[in-house]
Amino acid sequence: MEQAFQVDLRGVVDLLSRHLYSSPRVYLRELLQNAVDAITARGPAGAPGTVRIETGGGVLRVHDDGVGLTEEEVHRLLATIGRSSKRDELGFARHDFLGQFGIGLLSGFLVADEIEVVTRSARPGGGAGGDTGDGGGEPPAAVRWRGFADGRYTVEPAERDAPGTTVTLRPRPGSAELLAPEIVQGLARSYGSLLPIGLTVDGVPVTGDGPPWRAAHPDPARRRRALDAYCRELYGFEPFDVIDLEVPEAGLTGVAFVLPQPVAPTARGAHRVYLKRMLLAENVEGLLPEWAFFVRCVVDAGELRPTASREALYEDELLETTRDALGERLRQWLVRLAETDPGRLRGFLRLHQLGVKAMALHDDDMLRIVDRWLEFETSAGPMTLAEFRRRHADPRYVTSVEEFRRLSAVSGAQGVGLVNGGYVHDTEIIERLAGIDPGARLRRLDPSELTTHFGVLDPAAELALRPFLAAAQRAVERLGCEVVIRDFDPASLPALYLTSRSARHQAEMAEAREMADDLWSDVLGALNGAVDADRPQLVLNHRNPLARRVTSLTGEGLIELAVQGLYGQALLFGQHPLRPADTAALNRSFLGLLEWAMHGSDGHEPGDTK
Ligand SMILES: Nc1ncnc2c1ncn2[C@@H]1O[C@H](COP(=O)(O)OP(=O)(O)OP(=O)(O)O)[C@@H](O)[C@H]1O
Repeated sequence: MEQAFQVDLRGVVDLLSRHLYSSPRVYLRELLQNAVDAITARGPAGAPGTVRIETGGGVLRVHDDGVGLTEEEVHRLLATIGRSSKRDELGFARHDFLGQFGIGLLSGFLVADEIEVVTRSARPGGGAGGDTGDGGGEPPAAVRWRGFADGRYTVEPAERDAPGTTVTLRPRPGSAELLAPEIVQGLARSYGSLLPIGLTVDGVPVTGDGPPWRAAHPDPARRRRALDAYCRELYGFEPFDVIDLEVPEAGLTGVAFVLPQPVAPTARGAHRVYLKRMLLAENVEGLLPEWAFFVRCVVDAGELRPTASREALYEDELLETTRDALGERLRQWLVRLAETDPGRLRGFLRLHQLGVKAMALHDDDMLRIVDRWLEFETSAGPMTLAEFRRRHADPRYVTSVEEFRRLSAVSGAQGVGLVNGGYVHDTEIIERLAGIDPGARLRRLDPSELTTHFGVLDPAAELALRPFLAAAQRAVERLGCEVVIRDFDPASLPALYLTSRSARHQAEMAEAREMADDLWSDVLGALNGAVDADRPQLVLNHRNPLARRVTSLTGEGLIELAVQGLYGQALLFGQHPLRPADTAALNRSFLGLLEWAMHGSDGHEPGDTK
């Protein structure tokens, strides 16, 4: 035996209010939307197309001069949950309508226990599908439908002359304020101010000239001023620029306002979206590609679909193509700006460079813009990469800010141009450059190669320093580094600690081996053998007075203390991590020198020739 489902309306309403809609305020949106759809269904030949909302007397009434319903339709459409006249025979949402799910009217139960609909069909023959239009015969009689939150409904004859519908809500105790005049005014304005119909609340017009970006203006400057004012009113900022948006497949038009202040790239871009001129929501996500965080948009789309809650866009293929098209539009705007107004482009980049860099990771045009216009930190000061390549024959980059700080002065002084690739995206951008232009290749700096640019001492000086060098080497032997003496700028730097990349790798391996268990320790040990055994270097600068003074010491003990002091200083200056052995050496050096100063033979070292 076949049975029909029974529906407990209270359960459904509870579901809607708790899980579908974010707020009971949506009741007004749903009523407004039904009224607009009814006007659309009646067509332009019908009445003027007006919706009047009335508050007062403790009730809310929404009057429309739309298509209305016959008694049969009332039973079929109003009293059947999930049934909608706005779908075609195959169940697809009909293009012209805002509604489609057949549940919107139920949202009235979020604020009222009873919904009353008095309606008279505009179609003489009746039938929502029977497109007989107005005129030609008497319209069917008016009916009153009353639906109750407990699931009952009644239908009876009613008095009404003109075709159309009036929906009445009597707030349930506790919901009265949601139906108060000022709230209703605000909601109607927010949802409906761009609608292409005449909408009034208590006689006050809500709709005006439609979307501001489509309004006619005598010239572009005045249009821009009007849109700036619109942006201030909506978002409270003066836009850096206004970009017109259009995606015909999605029936989309609108504007993107470029933010005048930087925003975190992680901030979710939220946009004001209208569907068929009715507000979907003020903070719709997913309309633009993620990188486009530097704009706030207002758009109206005829073809994009809402989710059932009607507070977000339904993620489908059309939304995806729309997102791509909007991204492309923003990209073109930037490329054009670069071509026509470099000064403004620079201003834009100063604000939103993180977003632009993120774009450059995937987009060659953006990469070229970054190369040409965005300043990077370099050993010759802030400069674009293109400019930097012009000035330096074989420029290098490093991948961390610390490394840059450590090496830029030394490297720059040797004529080896260095770019800081340590900030977000910078290394990837630098490495991607060669992909679009082989001439734009930058090599990664291996710090150990810097010594090849340092000046060597003349053979006589070198020979004279041999005993010192041997003692100095003994002083840092246990710390695992090699001492060399070179002549380099900046002269203010007494000593430089340089680790080649392989030396750094080796140090990390050694540390890992100490921490690892036996098996791993063996594996790591075997790997380690495969790596070049070049050690970090402590390069003493012969141009520096302190270093020079130290190289002139002769006593083994004093040399040890002084060289370990220079070693510690070089580590600290280069912001290298200090191992316990390094800290110990530094302390020992201080203490030893102190001892020497207090108790050493009259402040002179035996054999000190100076
Ligand atoms: N003001 C109105 N004038 C004429 N018909 C209406 C009116 N309000 C509702 N209806 C009819 O009742 C049906 C159900 O309305 P309801 O709001 O529940 O769903 P819907 O608008 O079809 O879809 P959605 O759930 O997406 O809003 C509509 O399809 C429409 O045929």
